[in-house]
Amino acid sequence: MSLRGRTTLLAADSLFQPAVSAWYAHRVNNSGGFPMSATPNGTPITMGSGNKLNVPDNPIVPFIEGDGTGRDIWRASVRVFDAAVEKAYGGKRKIAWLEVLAGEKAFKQTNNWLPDETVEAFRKYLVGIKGPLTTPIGGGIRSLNVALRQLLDLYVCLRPVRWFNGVPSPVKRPQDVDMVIFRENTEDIYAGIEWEAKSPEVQKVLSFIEKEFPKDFKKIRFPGSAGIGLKPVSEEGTDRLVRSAIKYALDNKRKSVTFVHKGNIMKFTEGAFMKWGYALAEKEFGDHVYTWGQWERTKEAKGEEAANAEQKEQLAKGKILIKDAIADITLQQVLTRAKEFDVIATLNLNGDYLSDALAAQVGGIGIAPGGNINYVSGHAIFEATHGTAPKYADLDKVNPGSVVLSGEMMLRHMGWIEAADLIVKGMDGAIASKKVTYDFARLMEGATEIKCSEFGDNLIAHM
Ligand SMILES: NC(=O)C1=CN([C@@H]2O[C@H](COP(=O)(O)OP(=O)(O)OC[C@H]3O[C@@H](n4cnc5c(N)ncnc54)[C@H](OP(=O)(O)O)[C@@H]3O)[C@@H](O)[C@H]2O)C=CC1
Ligand SMILES: O=C(O)CCC(=O)C(=O)O
Ligand SMILES: [Mg+2]
Repeated sequence: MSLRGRTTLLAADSLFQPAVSAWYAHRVNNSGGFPMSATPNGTPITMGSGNKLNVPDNPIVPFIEGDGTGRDIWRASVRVFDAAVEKAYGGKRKIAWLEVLAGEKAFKQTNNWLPDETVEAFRKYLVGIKGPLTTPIGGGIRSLNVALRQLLDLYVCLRPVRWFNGVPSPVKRPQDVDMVIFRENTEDIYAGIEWEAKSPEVQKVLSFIEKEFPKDFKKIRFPGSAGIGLKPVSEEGTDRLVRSAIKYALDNKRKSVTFVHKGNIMKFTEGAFMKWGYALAEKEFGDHVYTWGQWERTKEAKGEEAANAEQKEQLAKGKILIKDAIADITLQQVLTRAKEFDVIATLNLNGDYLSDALAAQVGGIGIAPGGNINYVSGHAIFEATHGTAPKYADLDKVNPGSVVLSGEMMLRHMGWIEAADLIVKGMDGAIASKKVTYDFARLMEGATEIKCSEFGDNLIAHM
């Protein structure tokens, strides 16, 4: 497989600060390594008609073990996945795992943080799973996690947040938390377009703003020492995210979709996200939804009482309520009025903050799964919400629950519902047994702390 070409350039451009990108390009163009294990016996998953996956009985599924705690977690999780599939299908179905490299392991073996082979494997085999990867702060490589999402155009970051009976929680009614976050995954300030303070690049950008937009330039308080970042938010990007969220709400008989935004301050990015979201909901799902936009129009024409009556009547018909909330108050209300939130559609950074905050309510980041999905191309990479938690690396200590449940989402996405259900059953049983990892044990009365690997065993025993 060639290491040159479009993907390489994209990866190099998006991952690295200018200072190291030349070095990176040199490395890539001169590397002859094969940062992938031999392809196992299996068959690729393909995209069928109507955006439905064709999943063979022995699909090749690429995985990245991950940095830090990723190693321990992957070892425990893969045994859970194999046991669930074996138990559900009695040997008729089996995943052919293909290890692909990224992060520290890739760099050690190939001098390349994200080899093209890895991206190509996810491209070819469509559905994969990954552990967390480290991103340095304030310099160095750009996020490999974000790069994978961008390179494969995985525009939805899907993060369901639900409570498992018995999991310790800091809130009084964790059972009220049943939310599904649709986080836009390819735009916003996460696009990684920013220039370092005092660099030649930032000076070019500042000169341009000064010349073309002198009024706006005056709003930059300290131009001499300001770093500058761009926040692209488009109508197309909003539409495909909102479409996925509403479709999910309809398919799963949810009650509402809330657009979470900071549109009062960032009017043409976050505010536009809200406006485009309402427009798409009414245009594409008009018969199935009732929007706060409609409520506003009825209120203007006929008064508030009439608008309330209309909303009540439309929701009684089973329509989904499409509403919005400003991001800061949302962070309070998901705690104080959890029942009012169901499916949430939001931009990249808001979704990042919200998913960690919500995870806390249902037992923490150790049990918060996710998937990065392109519903049109079929590409998907499932991954935990948490990071590499480096202080616990190789201690066989942390909760593998987030990756295990990300695998559960992956199996469900593949249509292997029986295996996915067994994982949920195993998780329920393992928690009820009160033999849990440190994060649960420290908050659970009468619990016994067990290792990451032992929690995997416990889960299998309860399937
Ligand atoms: N998608 C990805 O690959 C992501 C990568 N990252 C990267 O990970 C690195 C570390 O990030 P950091 O901000 O420390 O966040 P982490 O999520 O890695 O860890 C923060 C804290 O969360 C708790 N935690 C994390 N994982 C688990 C687990 N499996 N079981 C139980 N508790 C857990 C621990 O809490 P306690 O101390 O209370 O025990 C830990 O100290 C950074 O480089 C960051 O960029 C971050 C997020 C996502
Ligand atoms: O890529 C990273 O290092 C962090 C990403 C992150 O926090 C997330 O996607 O939730
Ligand atoms: Mg995050």
